[in-house]
Amino acid sequence: MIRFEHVTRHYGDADAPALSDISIEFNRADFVFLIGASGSGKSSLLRMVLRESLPQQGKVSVAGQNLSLMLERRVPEYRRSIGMVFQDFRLLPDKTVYDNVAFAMRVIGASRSTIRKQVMKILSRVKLDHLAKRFPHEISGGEQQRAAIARAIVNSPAIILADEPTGNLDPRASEEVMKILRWINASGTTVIMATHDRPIVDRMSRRVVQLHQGKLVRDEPNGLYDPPEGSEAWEILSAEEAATGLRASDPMPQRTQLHSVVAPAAPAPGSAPSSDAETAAPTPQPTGPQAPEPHARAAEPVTAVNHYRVTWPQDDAASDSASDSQPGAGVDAADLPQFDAIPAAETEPAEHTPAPGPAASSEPTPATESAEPTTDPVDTVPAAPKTGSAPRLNWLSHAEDQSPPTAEPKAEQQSEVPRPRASAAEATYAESQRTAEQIRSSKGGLFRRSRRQR
Ligand SMILES: Nc1ncnc2c1ncn2[C@@H]1O[C@H](COP(=O)(O)OP(=O)(O)OP(=O)(O)O)[C@@H](O)[C@H]1O
Repeated sequence: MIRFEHVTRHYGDADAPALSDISIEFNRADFVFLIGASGSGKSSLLRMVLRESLPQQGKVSVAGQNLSLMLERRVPEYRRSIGMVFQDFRLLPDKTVYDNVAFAMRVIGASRSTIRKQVMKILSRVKLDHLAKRFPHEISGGEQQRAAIARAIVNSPAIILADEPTGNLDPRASEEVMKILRWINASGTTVIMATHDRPIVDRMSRRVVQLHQGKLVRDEPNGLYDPPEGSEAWEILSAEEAATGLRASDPMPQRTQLHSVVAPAAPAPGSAPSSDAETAAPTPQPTGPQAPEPHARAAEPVTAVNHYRVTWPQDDAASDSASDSQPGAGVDAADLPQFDAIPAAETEPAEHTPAPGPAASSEPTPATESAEPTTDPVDTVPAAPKTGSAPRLNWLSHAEDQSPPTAEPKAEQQSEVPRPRASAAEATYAESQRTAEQIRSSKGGLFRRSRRQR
């Protein structure tokens, strides 16, 4: 679904590239931890998926669409299929929790009743419904991050990019956040999370991608934060942590299975058992009833590779179905967010006036085609059409970039039922639903089908 092919990116006149010859793939329903020292390129990689930054060499494609060739007017629609979560939450301070989440739906023109229903449903899922009328400064950091995640997921994105979402949280709040991200992932959403949080990575036992000075040095399914001892990636991490004064190596929790990162055909992410049980204790515990069976980490050395590329099945549909078995593992189905998006039948003629939630707010007007996305000047890439010196993308002030949409197959089918006199906002919403679904299905190109459908 997301493919990096020999991607290199320099910023300005820096000698060292932020990303250097990165080749990697992420599939539907992957849960990926991006780790590496500060400055290793984690955020740069996320920004490329978001198409906030473009490669100077190589190619980044999502659902078959080369992001460098994506038309600028398609970018907002594309970005609405991605939910962003940041370390510093980035909630709108003058809006209530409800309005922060509702905002993401208003900008795509959802109807008032749909917004109310969906926002309260999502707030309830993240256990914030009782705080819907509070402002960000009236709730805790953990609650703010849950509100930020609610905003990111309210339109059911195909991809969640989380940049150190637990960086400002205590372990308990972090655990709550991770629980929500697991729920989202269990619904089929790809989650890529940059983090320095060793206990969380170790507890989750998901795919771990390690960067070092812009290079990919490890890609390990069901990995721990620490690479296998003795591997080149382990040497790198140890040296980095020694240099920064952080611990070089803590006692590692044991686990049952080791996947070599240099295997020519790594298993699809869904094919490996996950020890990420929702039943795990609320705080990280390397041992205990939930811990995997003691098993020494395999002694085989793992080679650090820059050109390494995971050999996932070429057919995304096949890998999708393979990975479908994993996401729900250990998750109580009753607790899963029901990302049924907004049934088309419920979609009312879009509001062009602000929709008051529990607390009134001033609202932006729905996104329009004229509100082009912006690209950081530093990221202007010659090959990209129409990139320029526009101001830096601001997720909070730029309505066009604010929200990711999505659709479950059911919603997509419904949206194909002809309905008379669909408003522009409805059409925008339906289009963005299709985009998310196309990213999920990942075959036939990102916008090909939507063009035919129009
Ligand atoms: N806009 C920019 N302009 C110039 N250099 C940049 C820019 N953004 C990132 N860099 C540089 O690119 C390299 C990779 O930065 P990046 O933010 O991707 O690292 P990171 O792994 O996310 O770090 P951290 O863990 O501290 O967030 C660093 O050397 C950084 O200084």
